[in-house]
Amino acid sequence: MDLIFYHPTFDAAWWIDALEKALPGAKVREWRSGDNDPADYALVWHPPVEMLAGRKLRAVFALGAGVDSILSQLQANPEMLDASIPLFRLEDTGMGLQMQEYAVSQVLHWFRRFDDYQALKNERRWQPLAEYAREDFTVGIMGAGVLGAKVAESLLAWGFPLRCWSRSRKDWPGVRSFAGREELSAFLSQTRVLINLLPNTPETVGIINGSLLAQLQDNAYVLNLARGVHVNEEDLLAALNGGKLKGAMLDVYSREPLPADSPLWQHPRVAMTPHIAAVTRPPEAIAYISQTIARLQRGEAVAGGVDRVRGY
Ligand SMILES: NC(=O)C1=CN([C@@H]2O[C@H](COP(=O)(O)OP(=O)(O)OC[C@H]3O[C@@H](n4cnc5c(N)ncnc54)[C@H](O)[C@@H]3O)[C@@H](O)[C@H]2O)C=CC1
Ligand SMILES: O=C(O)C(=O)CO
Repeated sequence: MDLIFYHPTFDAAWWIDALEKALPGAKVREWRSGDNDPADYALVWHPPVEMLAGRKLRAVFALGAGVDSILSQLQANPEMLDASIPLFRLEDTGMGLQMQEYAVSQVLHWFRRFDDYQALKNERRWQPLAEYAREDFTVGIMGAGVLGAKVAESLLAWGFPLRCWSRSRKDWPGVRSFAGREELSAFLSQTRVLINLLPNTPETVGIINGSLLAQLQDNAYVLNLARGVHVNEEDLLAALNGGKLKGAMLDVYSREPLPADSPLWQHPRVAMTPHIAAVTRPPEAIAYISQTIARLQRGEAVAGGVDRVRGY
């Protein structure tokens, strides 16, 4: 069994060694331009079209959770991957815990008014502020998938009122579920902290715009953990400057790296990280990929592949 590996930044030698240990008998090689030798499986992140085009693979594994970049490449180059070849992505594999850490720490930061205390500190002012009440701090999670579920679970443990919005209704204890465009306004109307964990699809691009932000509770907060293209950054800044939004924390941006002249850098109520909310954890990713390959090799059905038409 032959595997080809391509990642623009990962240490290929380390991955090849770990994969060969996890899949005894497998031969893993780093794919380089011009390599047209046969392979059974491909493990990729931002792969060149040439790597996959025309190959008879048993499956492709994306080395991350989001498959938007590979699907957009596929749309432009349909010959890149035959529709019969299953595409898998990383489902949690350690990213859920990272998203929990990020979301819990930021929601608590806003809830305990550490942003306000930081601003007071900058002015050398000693001033206790009124506490916020949990019942006024409903957290709304857009995108109730693998990562949204983990984030909901962790915030529930901290006692925040929780709601989620997704395509289909969820039956999660303690979480009010809203489904479909027709329930989006109702979802937003009681949301004080909006957490985005949607996939990037044609239906979700630009979804966090002025009209959506206007429907949130006053003094709302936005935490974008998914993709930059979900947020209209001009509208976000307008909502911050107009007083509708009290703060935003962004991990992802419409252009990455964020250009030096973006007004987001300087905004006092925007906190930022450089797309690190949840990174691929190699041991967990390799365990998932090797177990899935072993099942495919045994001819077992494997659920959870990417639906290319749906886009995630
Ligand atoms: N910032 C970072 O470091 C990372 C960001 N991500 C992003 O997080 C996203 C979510 O990951 P998972 O939870 O694993 O995805 P998932 O596929 O398990 O969940 C997606 C959820 O979004 C909902 N959804 C999709 N389209 C919708 C629509 N049009 N309207 C309403 N709901 C819709 C689905 O119903 C589902 O509940 C990834 O696609 C990726 O872009 C993932 C990992 C790291
Ligand atoms: O896995 C993903 O989709 C990521 O964004 C990793 O940073």
